[in-house]
Formats: sequence, C-alpha cells, structure tokens
Amino acid sequence: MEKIIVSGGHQLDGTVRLEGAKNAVLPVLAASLIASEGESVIKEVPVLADVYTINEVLRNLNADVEFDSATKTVNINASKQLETEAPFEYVRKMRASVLVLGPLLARYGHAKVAMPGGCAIGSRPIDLHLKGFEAMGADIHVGNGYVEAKVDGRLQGAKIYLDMPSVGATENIMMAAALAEGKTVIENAAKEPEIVDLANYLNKMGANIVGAGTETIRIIGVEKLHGTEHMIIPDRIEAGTFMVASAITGGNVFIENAMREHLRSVISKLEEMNVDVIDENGGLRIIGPEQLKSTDIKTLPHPGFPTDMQSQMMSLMLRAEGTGVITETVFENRFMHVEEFRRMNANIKIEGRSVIIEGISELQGAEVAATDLRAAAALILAGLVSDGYTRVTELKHLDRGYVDIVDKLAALGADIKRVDENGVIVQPLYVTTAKESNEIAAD
Ligand SMILES: CC(=O)N[C@H]1[C@@H](OP(=O)(O)OP(=O)(O)OC[C@H]2O[C@@H](n3ccc(=O)[nH]c3=O)[C@H](O)[C@@H]2O)O[C@H](CO)[C@@H](O)[C@@H]1O
Ligand SMILES: C=C(OP(=O)(O)O)C(=O)O
Repeated sequence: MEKIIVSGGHQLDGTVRLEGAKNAVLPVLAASLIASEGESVIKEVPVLADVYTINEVLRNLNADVEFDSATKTVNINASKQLETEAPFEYVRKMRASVLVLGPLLARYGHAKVAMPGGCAIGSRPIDLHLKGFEAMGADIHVGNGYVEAKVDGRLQGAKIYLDMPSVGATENIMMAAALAEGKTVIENAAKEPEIVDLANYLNKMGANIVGAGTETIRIIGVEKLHGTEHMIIPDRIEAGTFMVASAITGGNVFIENAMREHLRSVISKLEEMNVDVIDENGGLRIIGPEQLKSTDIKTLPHPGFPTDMQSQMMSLMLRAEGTGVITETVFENRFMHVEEFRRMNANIKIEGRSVIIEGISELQGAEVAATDLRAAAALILAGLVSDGYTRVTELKHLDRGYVDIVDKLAALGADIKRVDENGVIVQPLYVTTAKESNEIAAD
C-alpha cells in the first residue's frame, strides 16, 4: 500500500503554480459531447486521475479524445455518431460522470447513465438534475441501477427553480438547455466560478447563455454547437490548500495564478486568523503569522465558504489559539477526517453538523487514512506541523484531485515523500502505468 510520509517542522518558502481546476475541466470535457461539428482543444487540463476517468467515459461513448499530459491539452472530437449509455464502472469511479446526461439527452434525445449512489461525504442524490430535464419535456426512468432520460424531438426550454443551488444540476441543465428549443431560465442557480467557465466554453461553442455566476441563468437554445478552444480556470481549491500550507507553517509562499475574486471567503477567514494575503503581479502571496488566531466557519454555496476547503481549514484551526467552530451545511457527512485528526492528538469534537476545535493542539505524527479527496490534503497539511512522522494512506482519493502535491510541497521545503510498501519512492499510479487505463481505484 502506498503512503505519503511527512515529517513536520519545516517552514514553506517559494513559489507554486496552480493547475487548471478539476471541477471546471470535468464539466467542460463532458460538454464537448454536444459539439456535432469540429474539434475542441482544451488547455491547462490538470493531469489527474479524474481527467483520465472522464476521458475514458467519453471514448467509451465513441468520442475521439487525445490527452497530451506534457502540454496539458485535450483534443476532443465528438462529431461522429455517439453512444448514449455510460456504464457503472465509470460512474463508480467518479460521480461527475453524470454530467454526460445533459449533453447526450440534448443532442440525441436519449441518455442512460448508471446512478451514482452515495459516497464518503454524503448521499449526493441527482433529483434536481432530473427535475430539470423533466421540466424540459424528458421522460425519466430510474431502475436497475440506471437513470434513463428520453425525449421525442428536441428538449423544450423551461423555467426551472432549483431547490438548492446545486453545482452539478446547474451544469447539467445548462448544457441540456444550450440545444433545447426556446428559452430556459434557471433560478437559484449555483454561482461557482466553474459554472462561469462552463458557460464561457459553451458560448464559444455557439451557445447563447447569459447570467452565469448570478442566481439567474438565461439560455436561448440553438440548433447545433461546434468545437472550440478553451483554457481552464486555475484551481481555487488547490490554491486554498497551498494557502493553508503556507499559513500553517508560518511560511511565505507565492501562489502563481491564484485569483482573489474566486477566493474571497477563504481569504477573509485566513485574514481573521492573522494570515497575510498580499496581491502581487500574477498571483497571491501568503505569509503565515507567528501565532494563528481561531475563527468560526460555515460552509455554504459560492460565494460562501467552500465545503471543499473545510477539512484543510480544520487543520489550520488545530494550530490556532482559542476555540473555533466549523459548521458543514453543504454535505451531511463530511467530517470523517475528524477521527483521523484525533489520532494525531487533535483536541477536537463533533457536535451535530459542527466541529469544535480547541487550540492549540500539539499534533503528533501518526498513521492516518484519507477518507476523501480533501481530507487527504488536510492530513498532509496537519503532518507539516506535527511532531515526528505522519503516514497518510488511501491515496486514491488524493490522486483524483491534486497534481504532484508531494513534489510541489517538497519544492517549497517540506520533508515529504510518497513510497510503496517497500519504502521505495514512487509517483502516483496514474502518472506511471495506469495512465489511459481503467486501473484507477474507485472513490
Ligand atoms: C465535480 C464537481 O464540481 N464537484 C463539486 C460539486 O459537486 P456536486 O455538483 O455533486 O455538488 P452539488 O452542488 O450538486 O451538491 C450540493 C448539495 O446539494 C445536494 N443535491 C445536489 C443535487 C441534487 O440533485 N440533489 C441534491 O440534494 C447534494 O447532496 C449536496 O448536499 O459541488 C460541490 C459543492 O460545492 C463540491 O463539493 C464538489 O467538489
Ligand atoms: C467533493 C469533491 O469532488 P467530487 O464532486 O468530484 O467528489 C471535491 O473536489 O472535493
């Protein structure tokens, strides 16, 4: 079993460059299925297990997909006749596979995808995606572990109010509406930067979408879309993770490409904790204080504090003076990392949907297991300031969403390595043998 071994006590210093955002590239690649003409060229694609998985999904649907990991570019041509069924083996690995539903349904009037089911952070239903398709005239059938959507002719534009601003539902409905007949209005839409990136991509493909990034998105359907060129936005969650890495070690790290406007809620909490966040040409510099001060955090849809930064901020609060409370409102079960932190001597307890953190915890290195993607990062961050060696296992989660995090932290001065069961230094599986195969483990 592979592990990441971190030895605490090193201040980080230097520059790190962000990758393209995982949560932007997955819907953009799925959206490429709508183009019945031409090729799309997607740039700044992060070399991640999830990207290999979605590429396999797209190939399985008969799209031509080439990923050049050296130039971080995907060329995708979906102009051939596509299949309209995505099997369980892909959805099991990555829930974002359900994002092919909207594009296929809009283009072919049919899509069948395995139901994603729950995962470590919550039950994660897709009812809002399906209600949106139904409002546009689709018949939905759920059975035998699959969801099947059908429509005779084109989808019809509709007014759709989302009970909650779901990121995936907004994306799926926006993609479907791009080819629907007439006007669709999505109210209470998600406002994440990744929604804006997807809308920009679709508009370059010939769609007519306004209002992405606000709570009301208006889409006038067009008859067809074509391939285009697009550059993925920088990963704001990777940015936040390196911000915490600098802050927790009292470091001084310049994060190239970090965009303040995507990170306002995270920056505001870091500043409350005495961390300096300085605008510099092309990015943000993060300077950790002598002593962190605790704060309270509640996760919310954008522009509120992102749930994908909750566990990393928990690491930081463990090292802050005073009592802090983190409340998770987006996912019902995203505190699995708390037990792992306790193994590291953290003074922390769960009360309902909140976690109470009594600082300052004198963290001790321990063997800990990543319970989800961001928990993996959070345990590494805690390891940076723990006494002795922290060994993080279950790295399949980490590999879904962080490119070269070990090498990047090492370059900033951390004592960190990834080893196999014999203690030999290794690269993540997807960088070596698994590349374009199905060997990447399920979430
Ligand atoms: C690939 C991707 O972009 N993943 C992100 C996306 O996930 P994802 O798109 O799955 O997250 P959603 O915004 O849809 O989910 C938010 C909440 O809404 C609920 N819900 C969602 C859809 C639905 O039909 N019914 C329903 O009840 C979910 O269970 C969850 O409690 O946004 C999340 C919230 O910012 C992030 O944590 C994920 O990293
Ligand atoms: C929860 C996450 O991703 P996904 O929706 O792909 O599981 C995440 O990026 O933290």
